[in-house]
Amino acid sequence: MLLVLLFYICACSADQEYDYSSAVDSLVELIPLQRYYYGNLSAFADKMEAKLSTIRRALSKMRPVLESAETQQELFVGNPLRAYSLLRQLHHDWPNWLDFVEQPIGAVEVKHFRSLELMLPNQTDMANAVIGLEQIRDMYGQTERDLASGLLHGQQHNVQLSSMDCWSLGRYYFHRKRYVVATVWLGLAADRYNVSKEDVYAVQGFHRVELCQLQAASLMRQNRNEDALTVINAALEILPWDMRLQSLHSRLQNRWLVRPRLEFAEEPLPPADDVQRGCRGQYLWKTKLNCRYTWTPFYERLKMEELTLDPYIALYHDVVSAKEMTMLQNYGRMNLTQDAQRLLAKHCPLPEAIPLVQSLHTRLEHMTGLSLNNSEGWLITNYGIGGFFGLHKDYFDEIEEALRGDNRLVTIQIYLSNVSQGGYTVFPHVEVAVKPQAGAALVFYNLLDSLVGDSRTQHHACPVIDGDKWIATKWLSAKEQLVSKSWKCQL
Ligand SMILES: O=C(O)CCC(=O)C(=O)O
Ligand SMILES: [Fe+2]
Repeated sequence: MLLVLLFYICACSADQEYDYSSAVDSLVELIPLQRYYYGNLSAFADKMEAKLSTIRRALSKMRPVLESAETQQELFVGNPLRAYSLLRQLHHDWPNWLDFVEQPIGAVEVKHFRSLELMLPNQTDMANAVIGLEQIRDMYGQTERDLASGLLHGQQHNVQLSSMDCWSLGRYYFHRKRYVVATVWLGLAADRYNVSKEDVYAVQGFHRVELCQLQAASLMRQNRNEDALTVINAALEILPWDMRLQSLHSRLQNRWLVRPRLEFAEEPLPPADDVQRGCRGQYLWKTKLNCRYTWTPFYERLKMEELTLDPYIALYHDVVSAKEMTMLQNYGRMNLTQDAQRLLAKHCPLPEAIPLVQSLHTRLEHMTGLSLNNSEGWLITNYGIGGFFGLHKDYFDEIEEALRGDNRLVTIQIYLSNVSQGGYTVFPHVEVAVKPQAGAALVFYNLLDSLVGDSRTQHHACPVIDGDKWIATKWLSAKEQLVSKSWKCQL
């Protein structure tokens, strides 16, 4: 098992930059790493246990002999057999035991741990994960306490952040001088602190005294000296002799004399803006629009939902089959790279020559009545923790259009997966929110009749709360439609 994993790991080049947080597809790679970490640590523990059990068995044999020797010393060594055995043990066994205890335990496991260090998530992964959590917190109006207790946008998830997770978030914000949020996370770390786990915490460099010190420091930076003193007093009750706490206590008392307490009140959450309302599913239902079936040569029956008529936004259901979605995702899996525009997403272009793409083109041309020729290639995207795409337009403004000699008349965005929670595509100016539905194609017109960009089509991809969001996107050429006029009935 270990060999297989080592092979898998060595197959990746040593200087490769790992980037896990920005796509669920990359986060999956952490699971074999965690499995290896577990296996290696337990192999180490087995060896330690085996060594311990050898020592304990030897000790249990030695103890009764030593006890009888202690009580009747002359009588004991007066017996030649006992005397011989005693001589032998001290002459021969002692140095052998010394060798045995000096032998390092689990040298192989230690080597394995080291060999994987290059593959571990780095600071950027941690920072991106924090950005993802912040996106979820702000977009869905959560508090840090909600996140810590697994309550995400009204849904209780079967997961909690541990004291160490909260401590790590608290330290992250403290070092970035964001003391208000640091204080909240450190407070949560203190609430979740479990004394019975202190030995494990210590391995991770997590100590109660340091937690209290950081909590106090973070409060002091906000001039909340009285609260800092309360934290330190509580800590001193548990650890009265700790010098660091004592010195902080006296510093705080002096500081308290010179700086009066500022009133502190937690800021209420700001009211939701238009994007946030969309992501939270709070737009009003549009009563005049409907869902209808259309017929095309390719589909017997195609379910089409109009989302707004002006600008025109429609959702076609079941355009791509489950098998095709898997094929497209698998292609993406092998080729995803970091997305320059989206921090928490990876993407890759899809070659037009693939038969599946050709068949998709015919289908979409029948479906939309538009030509897919001469348009930009397909792009497959996979989002990561809290993966989102800020408010943007798909069309080019005047200067960009002049440079490119074309514009993007229509966007076709196919959802290649369902998303358990979050990840809507929202158009805040026209209050349209689209929940990702595997196989459905979102089609919207980016340009006005004058062929100028329609700013009402600006859209935002909401942070994914839970699940794996995959999409395939294509932008159709405006020039091509004018030339081919394919949407006109050719009578
Ligand atoms: O992920 C989404 O829902 C929207 C993506 C998008 O707007 C884009 O790729 O241009
Ligand atoms: Fe877009």
